[in-house]
Amino acid sequence: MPMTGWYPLLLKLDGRKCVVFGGGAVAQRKACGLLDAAADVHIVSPRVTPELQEWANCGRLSWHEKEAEPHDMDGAELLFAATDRPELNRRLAEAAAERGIPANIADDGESGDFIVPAVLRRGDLILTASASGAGPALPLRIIGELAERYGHIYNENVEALRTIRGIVKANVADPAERRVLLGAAVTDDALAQWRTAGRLRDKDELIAQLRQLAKRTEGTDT
Ligand SMILES: C[C@@]1(CC(=O)O)C2=NC(=C\c3[nH]c(c(CCC(=O)O)c3CC(=O)O)Cc3[nH]c(c(CC(=O)O)c3CCC(=O)O)/C=C3\N/C(=C\2)[C@@H](CCC(=O)O)[C@]3(C)CC(=O)O)/[C@H]1CCC(=O)O
Ligand SMILES: NC(=O)c1ccc[n+]([C@@H]2O[C@H](COP(=O)([O-])OP(=O)(O)OC[C@H]3O[C@@H](n4cnc5c(N)ncnc54)[C@H](O)[C@@H]3O)[C@@H](O)[C@H]2O)c1
Repeated sequence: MPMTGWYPLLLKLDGRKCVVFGGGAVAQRKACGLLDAAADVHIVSPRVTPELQEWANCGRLSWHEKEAEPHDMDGAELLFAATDRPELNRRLAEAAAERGIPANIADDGESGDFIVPAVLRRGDLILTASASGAGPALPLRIIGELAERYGHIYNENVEALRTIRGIVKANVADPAERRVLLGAAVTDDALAQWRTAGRLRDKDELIAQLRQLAKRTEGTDT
């Protein structure tokens, strides 16, 4: 039966304890995503990949060189059961449920509390794709296409948008007009125009140009 009803969200994990049981390729991938979110990552596994070993050596994460025990997850916000023993993963997820900790189960996504989508990060812009458990191949293809369409320049675009939005919010009182101006600000051409810091500093010029852009867009719509 296909999985349905997953709810997409972005979690704040910086400095929060996340426990990954297992130290293979899957545990490494989950740890990598957690480190991108600045989580406090704990790997519990008798053996780990060379990369995980390296990250432990340089203090990016903690490696507990031992077999999984339920108390390892005490104080954790999220749990990843990614050992190569399905029965152990299931028992760890049960122990997590008893503690109210959401669990991801590597060998049986459907039985877990959450699944992990394929991700593309461009600075603060986060694009994700998921097939709700049907597997990563299609989401990965789509993320590859998005990576080409939304190149590294988008790191700066999000920065520009953050600044523009701050200026518009502070200087335009009417919410309907704000929406129109911010809509005009996010075309590729407009973002390219605003990326230079000099322009963004001049609030009046920024608002005037956005009004002009919005009018032009309105003109092409009709
Ligand atoms: C996106 C990504 C995120 C990540 O893991 O961070 C992800 N899987 C990735 C890779 C990958 N996974 C698998 C292969 C081998 C090739 C293949 O089989 O296709 C590869 C490729 C590789 O390893 O290179 C096999 C596999 N995956 C799952 C099972 C068990 C099951 O089906 O329940 C099995 C069979 C295991 C077995 O045979 O024993 C389960 C899940 N995998 C998911 C996510 C979740 C929802 C996916 C969705 O949206 O539908 C879900 C449900 C749970 C979860 O893990 O959260 C990441 C790519 C990111 C990247 O590389 O950037
Ligand atoms: N969700 C996904 O994206 C995905 C992708 C591929 C495979 N899988 C599934 O995930 C499982 C793990 O895959 P992998 O490639 O990382 O496997 P792997 O064999 O490379 O790693 C398994 C890890 O589990 C550790 N382990 C074994 N017993 C343990 C214990 N008692 N306590 C703690 N750690 C223990 C091992 O030391 C090893 O580091 C596979 O069995 C497969 O079913 C999931």
